[in-house]
Amino acid sequence: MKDKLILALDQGTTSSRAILFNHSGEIVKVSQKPFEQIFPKPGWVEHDPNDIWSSQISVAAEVIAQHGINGESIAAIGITNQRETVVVWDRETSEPIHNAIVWQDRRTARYCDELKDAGHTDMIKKKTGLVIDAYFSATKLKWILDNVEGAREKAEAGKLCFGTVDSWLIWKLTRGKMFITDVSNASRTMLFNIHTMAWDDELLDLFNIPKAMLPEVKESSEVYGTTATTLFSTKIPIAGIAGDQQAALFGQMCTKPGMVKNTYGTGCFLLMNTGEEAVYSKNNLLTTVAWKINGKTTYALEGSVFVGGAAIQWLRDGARMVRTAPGINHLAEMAEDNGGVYFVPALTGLGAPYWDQYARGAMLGITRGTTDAHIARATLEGIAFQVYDIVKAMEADSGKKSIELRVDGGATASNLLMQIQSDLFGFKIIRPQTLETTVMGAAYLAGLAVGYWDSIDDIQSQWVIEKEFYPKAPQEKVDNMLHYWHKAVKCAQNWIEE
Ligand SMILES: Nc1ncnc2c1ncn2[C@@H]1O[C@H](COP(=O)(O)OP(=O)(O)O)[C@@H](O)[C@H]1O
Ligand SMILES: O=P(O)(O)OC[C@H](O)CO
Repeated sequence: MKDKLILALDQGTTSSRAILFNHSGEIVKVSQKPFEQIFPKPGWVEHDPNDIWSSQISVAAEVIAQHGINGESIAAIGITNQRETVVVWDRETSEPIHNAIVWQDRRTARYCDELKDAGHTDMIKKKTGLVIDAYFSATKLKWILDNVEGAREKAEAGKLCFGTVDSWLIWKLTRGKMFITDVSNASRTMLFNIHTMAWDDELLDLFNIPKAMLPEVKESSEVYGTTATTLFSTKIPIAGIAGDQQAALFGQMCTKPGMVKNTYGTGCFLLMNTGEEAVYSKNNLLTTVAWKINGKTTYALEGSVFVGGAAIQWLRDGARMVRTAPGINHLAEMAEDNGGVYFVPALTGLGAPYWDQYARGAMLGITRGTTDAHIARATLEGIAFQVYDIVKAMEADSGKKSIELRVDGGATASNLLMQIQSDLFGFKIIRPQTLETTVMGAAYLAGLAVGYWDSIDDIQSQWVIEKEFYPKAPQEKVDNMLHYWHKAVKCAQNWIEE
């Protein structure tokens, strides 16, 4: 078994990836495919679920073929995914009844206000650990049931399935045999009680969601079943599932209470392992399920930033100031500092700790002397400032000063971003050798379930530091930047009045 490989699938917001890992936790082969982002209206973000599936299955097939192996060489499959995104499909035909509504989508913001006005905030927070925001699945699912003709009747008759992306992929991988999710994904729906660890009837009533359309909730590391024979010409065990941020926490080996990681992907997500205790934040962070393994639930505190690397993508695709994402670094390095420019990348509102659904992007401090280099630098800083605000909220909650941060995700490839981040914090940033910790977490969860790895201790040593970044900027300069950043955030807040 140990000479086999683990196949981990990472269905991210902007691309689908498949990676083969060996027993030493090394990446053997990677295949990645971006897919279309659909923006039907300002503030709306959708994906075609068939695109999600076809990109994911094609990279899985490709990575196996390119490595010159077949399904027999795969010990297990682990799945990790963009969270909260809602897919609803027909149980009989497996056809989606609407595009997937993506976690970044803001269409249900007004309904969320109504929920707050009706006094549901405390009940929802207590049961789910979440704040009321369009980010989570429940209001998006309700929107589909309310807006797709005939959907509610079909859902009530048990003819529709709702799933986060993990459920959708597993449904397709098993040709409709398995309709499941795991606790980490379920905890992001706003329909799941993180204390009873079950779908919650009061929440289902509130959002008017028929129970018949919900998947069975499983642990994060167990053999759930196997892939359909037709896909890889053999049955491969599916043995690990986790939402991508929880998977990254696991992949970073933040397996003990108090350990923290931050992922810089499309968004930025900072998670602290809080062990068996569901800790509640007084500073607008989320309480969430990290994973459940062998009957033991581990919780986390989370700060979610909606636009992280996506700000760089906007600079590339929207503003067309750079041709590639890595190109931002070269451009930003041409400026010594931000030249007084501050960019609040609230392109889809602000997440933690502000939770402002009506904030929008703001660029301030522009003068005749402002160049594209200043804007590039302000973009990197805008990502780092948002993460700074979350670390401060977490410190206020825990009463402890942070001393280091483990990082991962595509945008950590930017040394400049990492240096800016360390300067703002005043402490060290640790970048591990494998930046693919999300997908590594999924591989570990699957490998542990099938006995490919014996225990967490068995894999602990596979986490290796690649580079550390230490603060260099004078405190006075940092304080001044933070002052202007917070002034800029105020301008971006509560912008939309529709
Ligand atoms: N060299 C780089 N410098 C800065 N940002 C980068 C670089 N390479 C990729 N990125 C950013 O990383 C993000 C992709 O990270 P990834 O972890 O793959 O995201 P996701 O899983 O959300 O799709 C993109 O938003 C992109 O802008
Ligand atoms: O696709 P990512 O890596 O940006 O992650 C998205 C998150 O899961 C949203 O909560």
